[in-house]
Amino acid sequence: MTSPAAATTPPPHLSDPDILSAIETVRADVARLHGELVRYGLVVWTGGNVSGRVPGADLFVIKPSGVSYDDLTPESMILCDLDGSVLPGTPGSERTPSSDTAAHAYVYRNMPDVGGVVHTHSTYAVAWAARGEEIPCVITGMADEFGGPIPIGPFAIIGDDSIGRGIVETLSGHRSRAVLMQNHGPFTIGVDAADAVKAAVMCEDAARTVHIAREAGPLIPIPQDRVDALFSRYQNVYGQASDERR
Ligand SMILES: O=C(CO)[C@@H](O)[C@@H](O)COP(=O)(O)O
Repeated sequence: MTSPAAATTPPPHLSDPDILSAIETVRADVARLHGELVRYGLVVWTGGNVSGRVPGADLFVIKPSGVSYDDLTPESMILCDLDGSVLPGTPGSERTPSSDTAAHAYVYRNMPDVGGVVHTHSTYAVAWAARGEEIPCVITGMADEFGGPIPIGPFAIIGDDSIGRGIVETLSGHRSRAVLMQNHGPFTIGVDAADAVKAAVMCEDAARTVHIAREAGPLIPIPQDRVDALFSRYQNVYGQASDERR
């Protein structure tokens, strides 16, 4: 029989007003960012997901599995710990979290600087993944955003840590914020959920452009020192000093 005190005492972080405020902010951001996947044509039906780490807590927010993007609200997002377990009694916890929750959780546990994770089935990126072929860095936009090629990750079946392990093993120490999991599709990471969504948008743009270029003729590689210079400028000069990525 649970004592009344134990039944009503929330986990320590859920009694901290700063953490509660951070949770609400991440819920709103993650709910809104799923609309960006639709806006940029990265998903069909419900075939993609966004999550965001809660700053200052071992928690993250992710969408419910198989729910239309039209129906996603901050309250319908699901709050999980870094093992991927849903926090009971929190808004949205009555639903099942995304199929990829274990993968997102594995990334958050093993890549502490990552604040957001995105998975899509965007067409051109999945086509490269179906061939198990990395996207070569032959356009300056890729050098800017990814600092080189977009790598291929191992074939992994959904449902355990294998996808998350493949993402971490491929992206740890790699400039790219996107990985094409073989035969499946792109997973991207970022300093926050918005940054991971941007990486997913730019990954699909690169996949499409390089695919079309290669159909028309041989690709011209960019010299590595030029890739390095472009990446450094884009990461440290482009945009505004207040940008989150700086
Ligand atoms: O790729 C898969 C399933 O194989 C999932 O990522 C995709 O369908 C999205 O699933 P969720 O709606 O996030 O559970």
